Amino acid sequence: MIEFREVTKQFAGGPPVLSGITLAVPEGELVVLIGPSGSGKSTLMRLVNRLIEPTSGSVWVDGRDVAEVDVVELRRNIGYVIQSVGLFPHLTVAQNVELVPSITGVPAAQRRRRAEELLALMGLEPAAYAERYPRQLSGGQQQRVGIARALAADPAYLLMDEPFSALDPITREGLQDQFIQLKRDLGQTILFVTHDVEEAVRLGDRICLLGDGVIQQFGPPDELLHRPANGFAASFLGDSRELLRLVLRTAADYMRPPDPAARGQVGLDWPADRALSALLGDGGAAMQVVAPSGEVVGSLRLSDFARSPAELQPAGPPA
Ligand SMILES: Nc1ncnc2c1ncn2[C@@H]1O[C@H](COP(=O)(O)OP(=O)(O)OP(=O)(O)O)[C@@H](O)[C@H]1O
Repeated sequence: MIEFREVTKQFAGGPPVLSGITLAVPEGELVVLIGPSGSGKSTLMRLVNRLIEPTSGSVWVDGRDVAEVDVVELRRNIGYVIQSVGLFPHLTVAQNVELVPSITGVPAAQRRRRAEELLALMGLEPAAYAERYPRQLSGGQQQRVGIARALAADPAYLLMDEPFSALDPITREGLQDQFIQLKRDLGQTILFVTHDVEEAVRLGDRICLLGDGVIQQFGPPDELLHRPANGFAASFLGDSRELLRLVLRTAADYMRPPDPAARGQVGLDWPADRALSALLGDGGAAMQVVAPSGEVVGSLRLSDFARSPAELQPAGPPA
């Protein structure tokens, strides 16, 4: 668990950036920090691995006040991924991923095996990529290597500061999907900064909205979308709320019985926003909804997405 207790941060000469922040990131969950530019998201994150120190209050990781923990030991246990991955250009992909384990004395064969596992997990076939240099990779591939590198030390905690924001929308969405899967498999406790509400809703078990130095709202994505706590939350999420609700639902939530006239197919378990985009791409005609077994189980038309959220069951909070 990562815990902020009454944390205040003021940089010399400036007004407080954060005022009395109390927040817990539960074990194994991904909490997203969102908020306007300058609201202190990165500042709050950097307090965890002591890139900066709080003016008052304390930060606790794994039941220990980080101020009492040796910085090197602390950072070994906390992976850190930032927007510009900062791979070492003169090291190969595998050497980049193995860097920390090689410093901490993990035997060569063992760390190579782990690096290859992680590259494969991130969708980079080791045989094709391990010996390449960063300049021989696309931006999205470099970002994957950056994530593999952060995971190579098997940290229990991950801090991710806008890790996907430099990528084009398609690469970003692919990486988000892969990351959701990875998170299920590895079970790290993750604090994630983004300025993109859609990304927050897609990835977050809970979302913490920062503004004016305080927490404006903290809760599961569905709660932020359905019940903004105040005017700040309502206006920050703005007009996109209706559309964002789709991200939390699947084609199954909107489908009607099978329609023999339907062309094209969408998956039963597709996020509803993706099903809608497939439908629009197909000219808006009715499409079949297909279960993983291949059986046609329903159909979808554009008008199905216009159903009021009140007619749908709210998506549940995280278990
Ligand atoms: N080292 C520093 N010295 C002085 N001021 C700082 C420092 N780091 C951050 N700030 C100020 O603190 C405020 C919050 O910055 P921070 O980077 O945490 O915001 P953010 O919410 O992550 O913003 P963005 O979405 O634009 O990245 C800003 O006004 C910034 O100028």
